[in-house]
Amino acid sequence: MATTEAIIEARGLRKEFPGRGRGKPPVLAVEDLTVDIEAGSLTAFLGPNGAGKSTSLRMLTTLLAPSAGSATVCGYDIVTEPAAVRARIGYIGQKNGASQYQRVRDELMSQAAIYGLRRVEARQRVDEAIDALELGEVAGQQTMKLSGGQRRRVDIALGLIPAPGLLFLDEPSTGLDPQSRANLWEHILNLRQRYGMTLILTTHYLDEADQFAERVLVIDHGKVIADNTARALKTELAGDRLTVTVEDDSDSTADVRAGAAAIISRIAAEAGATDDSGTGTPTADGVRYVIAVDQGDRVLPRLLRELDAAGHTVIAAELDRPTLDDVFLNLTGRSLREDNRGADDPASTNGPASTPVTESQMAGAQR
Ligand SMILES: Nc1ncnc2c1ncn2[C@@H]1O[C@H](COP(=O)(O)OP(=O)(O)OP(=O)(O)O)[C@@H](O)[C@H]1O
Repeated sequence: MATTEAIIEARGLRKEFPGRGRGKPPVLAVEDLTVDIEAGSLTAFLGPNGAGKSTSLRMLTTLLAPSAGSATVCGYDIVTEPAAVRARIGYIGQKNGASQYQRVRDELMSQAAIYGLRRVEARQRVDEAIDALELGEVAGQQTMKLSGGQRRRVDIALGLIPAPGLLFLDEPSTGLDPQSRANLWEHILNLRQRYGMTLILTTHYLDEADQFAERVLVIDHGKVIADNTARALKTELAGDRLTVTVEDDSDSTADVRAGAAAIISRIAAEAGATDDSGTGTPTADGVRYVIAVDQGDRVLPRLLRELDAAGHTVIAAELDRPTLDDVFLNLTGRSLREDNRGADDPASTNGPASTPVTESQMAGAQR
């Protein structure tokens, strides 16, 4: 998806890790990341565990040197100009690097010091971050005493201290309960509105990508297998599903079936359905037909009208909108839900706390 104002331009980024253990084959974590990301957008990298999402982010943030390919971030090359990239981005990783004992405000002030901010400016940024993430009530508490959701908000506040125009969040909500996730998302969206930031995040939660991201990159086995808005992905790769049950109210069941089937088949074909829409399945009180079409909300009323006009009684009608899981299923033959089963450790409802990576940490992490 080419854009005119790309803040990220990646071409053929690839990362291969040596096998873990003797005789183990190398792991191709990212095969080919080729993508342009528009300034000011909110993009989600969606994929199962091990798909290569974190590795992609870590290359773009200069934490990992790519095995091949190239990318510019904020106009700077990730390999030859990593310091210029780091100076313009924030990164909230999955691993915890924050002090558990520091109080929230002190932690944020330390972060400001790391970035070389003068005291007055530091205080101003810290106050703003506390305000943006609604951390006022816990600003005097030690990080270790906070809930998982609060801690994650502190992580994001830490990421805001250098006032980056581009913020990377690696699985910001993993492990949080649904309410904390919703609350965290409110804050993420608020940040975007407030600062006009570009946000790139990874998630394996389908609903999050669906609801909040403007653009979803579906990643599987190190490759981007789909890239569009959630709505377009669902329309193009899954389609709506209409289920209509027609009453079997005639002695001549075959006639009724044939008449209704013909109408349904014709409307389905006109609406662009390609499956075998004319085959009905007998139920206890009628015959059920299922068709997959685009814009099911528009097709359904017409279907009902025509069936009614032809003397058929419709007992039930349902419109099922596809989910991103249907998209993933259509693309891979697997369910993302199944792939992620057990991924969230219920024992760690606090989630993996993390902290933005400082320059020295980044330098140390480069491989
Ligand atoms: N340092 C490493 N050494 C060897 N293999 C690695 C390393 N880091 C990641 N991998 C492997 O690369 C693949 C991609 O991992 P990555 O962490 O990028 O996936 P992910 O999509 O972010 O998954 P998750 O949702 O679990 O974080 C996996 O097979 C993983 O085991």
